Amino acid sequence: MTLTLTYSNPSLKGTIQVPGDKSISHRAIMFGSVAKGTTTVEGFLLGDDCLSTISCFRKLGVEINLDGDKVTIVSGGEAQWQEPSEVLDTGNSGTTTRLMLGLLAGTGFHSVMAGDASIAKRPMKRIINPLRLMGADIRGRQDGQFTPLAVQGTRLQAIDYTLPVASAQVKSAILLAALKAEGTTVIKEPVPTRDHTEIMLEHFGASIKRHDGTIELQGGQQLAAAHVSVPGDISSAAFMIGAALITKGSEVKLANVGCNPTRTGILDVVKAMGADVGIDLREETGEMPADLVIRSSSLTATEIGGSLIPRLIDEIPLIALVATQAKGQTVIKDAEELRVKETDRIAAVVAELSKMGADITATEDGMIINGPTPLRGADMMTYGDHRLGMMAAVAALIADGPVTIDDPDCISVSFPNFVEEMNSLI
Ligand SMILES: O=C(O)C1=C[C@@H](OP(=O)(O)O)[C@@H](O)[C@H](O)C1
Ligand SMILES: C=C(OP(=O)(O)O)C(=O)O
Repeated sequence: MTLTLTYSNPSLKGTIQVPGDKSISHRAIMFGSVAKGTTTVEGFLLGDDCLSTISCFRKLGVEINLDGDKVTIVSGGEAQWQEPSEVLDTGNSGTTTRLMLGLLAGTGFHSVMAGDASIAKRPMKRIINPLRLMGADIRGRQDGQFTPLAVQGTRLQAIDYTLPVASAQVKSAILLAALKAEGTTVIKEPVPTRDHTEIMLEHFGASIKRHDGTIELQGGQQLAAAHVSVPGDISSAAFMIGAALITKGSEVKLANVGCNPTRTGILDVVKAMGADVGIDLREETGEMPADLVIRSSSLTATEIGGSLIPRLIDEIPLIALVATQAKGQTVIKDAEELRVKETDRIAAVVAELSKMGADITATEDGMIINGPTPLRGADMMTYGDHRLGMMAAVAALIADGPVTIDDPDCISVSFPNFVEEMNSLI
């Protein structure tokens, strides 16, 4: 079913509690399933991707109970997981598919993983290559490049590995496999990526060494069940930040948003563009939850590239939209990873914002946007990508004419009720 949004110059005012962080919610289920005992989670994201992770671990025999955004995981530990008799369905979730590979590689059983049509196109060799160096037995289409993937669990050896792509999913899959491997795994990360796995390893009692872009983890460590408090997702907050910035007379408070510095590229970028952003940290360590206050601002263009990219990779569709309202030329480069997300986000963002009248051009590794440009109503496609769906909904706030979104349901992958929450601020 399509959704048509029509607004006339709205101002956004009020407070939003954005849903739990998707990356941390996935990891809480995974770590709680590996650890022996009862893990409790609060603030869990009830988005489709994280529900896929729960369903996969239930198929391994882990008891997982949901009560609103609270989750209880009762596990006998990884050694008690059972061989799944069904395919593990990872839905639309790259994080579930890739991190679970690292966990399944070191079990004593066989398993098969598959997801939706988008997952079937996403590259898996980046995970399988290092896992094979550890001794993993994983097969898939095109020598393991694509799902469905069959994993025959086996004994693993530690590796010393330099990440060829700046990817937290690759790093995390290796770290999860390293827990079961013989020896000490060393990962070198040329560009820092989100470090939720490292933080959670320590939180569940593992000892991990981190220095100058190198991570060391000794195999054979047992995790202890823990309590995880999931902060709001800054990648979801980004759409509310963008909405407040580009509408006139807005002031929006976003409560308890995770501001781990490996994720706050969006704040750095909008501040560089002249945004009025207040950041009030609740905690100064770990995932660093903070309250944010965003006010409408007049924006100027900026350049985005290099080590900033992994710190805002999922926010680029929103940043492109915001840049259409900024004075001057915004250049986004070094973001070729966008081509292998839920869809080719460079092609999709450029095609969809162009329909609305934006001055935006695709480059091989990013895009160039000239602004400010008034946007007009259009029929927008999501390509089944939640971030494209939210970009279209935020664009509708300032469009001259109705915006129709072809598949609004895909937004529930990361932000169920996004449109309702945004409308509640008007
Ligand atoms: O580790 C994670 O939770 C994620 C890492 C990023 O992917 P890559 O590791 O492919 O960059 C990000 O785009 C994804 O939404 C979540
Ligand atoms: C790329 C994303 O997620 P995943 O890789 O888990 O599908 C995303 O949420 O934007």
